[in-house]
Amino acid sequence: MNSEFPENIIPTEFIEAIDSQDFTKFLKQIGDSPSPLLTVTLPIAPIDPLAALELNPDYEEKFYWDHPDNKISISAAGKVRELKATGIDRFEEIAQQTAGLKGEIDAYTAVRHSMAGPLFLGGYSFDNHNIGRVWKKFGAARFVLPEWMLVKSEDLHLLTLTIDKKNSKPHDIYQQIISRITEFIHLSGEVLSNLKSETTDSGVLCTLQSPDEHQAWIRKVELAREMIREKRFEKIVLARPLTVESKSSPVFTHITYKLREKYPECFNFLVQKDSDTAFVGATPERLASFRNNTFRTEGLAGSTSRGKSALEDAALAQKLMKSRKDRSEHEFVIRAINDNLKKYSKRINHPKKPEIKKLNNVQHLFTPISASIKKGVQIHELISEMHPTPAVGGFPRDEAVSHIYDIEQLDRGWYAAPIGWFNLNGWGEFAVAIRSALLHKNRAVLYAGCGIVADSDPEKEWKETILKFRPMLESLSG
Ligand SMILES: C=C(O[C@@H]1C=C(C(=O)O)C=C[C@H]1O)C(=O)O
Repeated sequence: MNSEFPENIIPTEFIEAIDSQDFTKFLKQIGDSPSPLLTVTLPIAPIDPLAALELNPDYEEKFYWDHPDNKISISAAGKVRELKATGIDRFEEIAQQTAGLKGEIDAYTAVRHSMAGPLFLGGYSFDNHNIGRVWKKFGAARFVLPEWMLVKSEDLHLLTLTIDKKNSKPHDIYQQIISRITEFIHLSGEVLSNLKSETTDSGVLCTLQSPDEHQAWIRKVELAREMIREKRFEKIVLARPLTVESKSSPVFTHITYKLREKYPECFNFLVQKDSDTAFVGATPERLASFRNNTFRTEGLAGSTSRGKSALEDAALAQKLMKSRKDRSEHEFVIRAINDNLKKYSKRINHPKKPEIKKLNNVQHLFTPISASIKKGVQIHELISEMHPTPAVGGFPRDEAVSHIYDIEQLDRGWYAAPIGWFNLNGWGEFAVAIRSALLHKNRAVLYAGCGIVADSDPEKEWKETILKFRPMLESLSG
């Protein structure tokens, strides 16, 4: 006898949405509209969006995003359209391409919710151009309108399907919608048959680092300090890569799962470009959240380790709070963000003193910032103004950033750059893609950096990068 508790075959959320008169009317009118694209958003039975991605392993393009503390997660796969741009105007170009697409999409949504409807998922590169070999596939700006997307926002679960009508007959489009919806109706029923997951152990990690890496870093930090003494700039952020190899290729979604479990206070992201290549990370740094003219960002700069006891941890936090060097590193970020937002907002709100943000591996000085933005502004405009903040670039921005490559000799690609999603209204959310790695088959390039000011100690900064590599190293190793 089957001892399992019986469940409804079709979740009630679906039945109501599919049976509604509005949806029937929308389907009947498919043939009347000249728009080449169609999106349908329906509520679905609860399923972890990351699990849904794992139940659909065959897609080349995949995207995952979450902020468990903010109770939001998004998974998506497939590509119906992509937006690409390069150069200094790439933010504006992406906004323009989106405006162009807006008129090409017929969107149906069964629920009124800010996360309902199509989203574009992707990111920008750190530099204006991104032509480096390893990062070439990602481009200088690239966003995908996926075939399907699951959004979990608090207790609401939404499915958005996008269909390219491609001159198909209305009946064929209708069939396509119904068969895709049916696939997702059965998705949560498939979860149980995956009780025993395949092993995620991709073998012991081996580090490919040249023996003079440490010395080279010390020299680079000393050079940066010299330039600061010469008053070329006041702060610069230097990063370094760490390449590791495992025996076999890891499953990208398993890495994301491990990051999410350990760093729920972070934005966990996965941008899989093809079955061999992905960019993953767990970043604590919000660049921009924008909805209804309300803008949220933050200053995150100034770091120390976590303690081995509660008392040591508190002492480290106090020392960080009192550190003149760390407070000045932080202050540059707050000053620049205030300056950058001035033309968009009359009121920029933030506490006078930073707080402490504690992560599993490090603690940071942190200042939450909010602003109400004047009408007609889109998220791309705001992030083009903000990126790179002195948390990942330097201060003054242009003077510092123009020296980063000369000193680092590193193709940053999408590291430390805006990553996230946006909708057709120009609302969205972007994080700064730090604590991240570019994965290709069994090789991973990890990135970590730190802010250098006049009195930075090169040895301490080296140790800070080691702490910052930890989330990615741990999630990659077995
Ligand atoms: C550049 C990184 O982190 C940034 C630099 C920090 C610092 O210098 O204290 C702190 C947080 C981030 O803004 C990184 O993690 O790679």
